[in-house]
Amino acid sequence: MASFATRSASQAIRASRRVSGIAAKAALRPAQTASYSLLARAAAAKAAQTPVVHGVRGIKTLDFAGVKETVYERSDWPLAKLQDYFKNDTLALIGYGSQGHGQGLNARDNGLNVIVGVRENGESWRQAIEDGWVPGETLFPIEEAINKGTIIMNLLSDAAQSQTWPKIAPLIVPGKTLYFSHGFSVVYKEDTKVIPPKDVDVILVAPKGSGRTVRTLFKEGRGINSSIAVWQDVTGKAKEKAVAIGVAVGSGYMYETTFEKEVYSDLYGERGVLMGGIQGLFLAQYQVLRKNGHSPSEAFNETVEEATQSLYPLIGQKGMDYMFNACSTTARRGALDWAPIFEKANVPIFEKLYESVKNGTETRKSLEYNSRSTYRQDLAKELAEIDNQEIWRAGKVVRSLRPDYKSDSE
Ligand SMILES: NC(=O)C1=CN([C@@H]2O[C@H](COP(=O)(O)OP(=O)(O)OC[C@H]3O[C@@H](n4cnc5c(N)ncnc54)[C@H](OP(=O)(O)O)[C@@H]3O)[C@@H](O)[C@H]2O)C=CC1
Ligand SMILES: CC[C@](O)(C(C)=O)C(=O)O
Ligand SMILES: [Mg+2]
Ligand SMILES: [Mg+2]
Repeated sequence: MASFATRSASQAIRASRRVSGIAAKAALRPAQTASYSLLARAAAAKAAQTPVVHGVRGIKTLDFAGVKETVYERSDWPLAKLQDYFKNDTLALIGYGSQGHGQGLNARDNGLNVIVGVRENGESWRQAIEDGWVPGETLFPIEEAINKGTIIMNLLSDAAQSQTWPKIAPLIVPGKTLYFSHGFSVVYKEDTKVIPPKDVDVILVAPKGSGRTVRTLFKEGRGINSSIAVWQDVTGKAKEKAVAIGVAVGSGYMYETTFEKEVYSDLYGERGVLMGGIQGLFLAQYQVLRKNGHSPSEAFNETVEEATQSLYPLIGQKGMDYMFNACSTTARRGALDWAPIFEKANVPIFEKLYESVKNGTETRKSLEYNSRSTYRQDLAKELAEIDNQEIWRAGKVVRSLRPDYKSDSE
């Protein structure tokens, strides 16, 4: 079966041929109506922005809006090849949070030799047993799992990676590979003190999504997008290994990055549009609606429900212009006028945020906060405060009115 990128690339090539035909015809017939040539110009401009495949199967260089990047796909790693590649390896997943769960179960379902290492009798230990990991067989205390593993996948919380490093470091001996899903620990080494031994490969696969989605997409036969990076290549095979593990844990395609770029973009994105920014923007819009006398139901529908249930999925499917085109001309006119105003107002905030990530302020806050013994309860308390905001209380009622709502789904 043709892979997603191959299919979309050939569609892009077909579209670009179709468009060149339209553009050529338009050039030959200057007397055509203005609207026809406008259409042709728009189509030609769109084709110029569409990715085109160069290179051979296995490694693909795609043109992302004018910048060429190499990508790696799952379709180049059939299961038999993957299993053969790792036949002498034991993947030791250290930590069983959201990523440990998703990556571990996917690699196990892919037929690889996977074990889990977590604190004995903690919350993760309990969760791992629930997911079918067996104490003494596939579930071990952290140090024991590291000793048994060849690929040590450090999926403890970022703060815990730093706290546990003095105990873990001596166990990362030659022949093992050290793996992360974030650049955090090694990039901010002045703060975390995580300095990998010089004689092992150090690699990264960072799924661009929650560990829960890493699992659900895999089960649906789809795949999460991930980035890969190499910090240290002792064997000359580090990148290949990163790609193979990326496939093993459920990635659909992977793009290349560095540890620095991964951690900067990740900390920035989650504080920005992915989480912090969107909560702030939703809340701001909701508050002004409420101040102007709109009901909670109306304010929530106009802010969150319509966004998540109707418009954002359209952006996900076919891009922003597709979503705009699916809305009224009235909406299109207004949104086109206001988008640059929001952009201008937000750029300084994003500049400030990027700087706060780059200079380590965000890292130090995170380490300080998440190293406290009460970090779980403290986070839970703040999240309960969000849950208790009027907007999200109204949201519960709105969701309960969805025809497909099931009472146990909240
Ligand atoms: N969450 C996500 O979807 C994503 C996460 N990542 C990265 O993946 C890595 C793992 O993140 P995530 O899965 O969210 O895990 P969490 O941040 O939720 O960490 C959970 C794990 O850390 C363990 N842990 C916490 N404190 C300690 C400690 N002091 N000693 C020993 N173990 C401890 C917990 O064990 P216990 O239950 O025993 O406390 C648990 O197994 C991080 O580097 C993160 O940045 C990357 C992409 C997305
Ligand atoms: C957006 C949050 C995230 O970076 C992620 C799911 O990718 C995280 O750290 O959990
Ligand atoms: Mg993150
Ligand atoms: Mg992320």
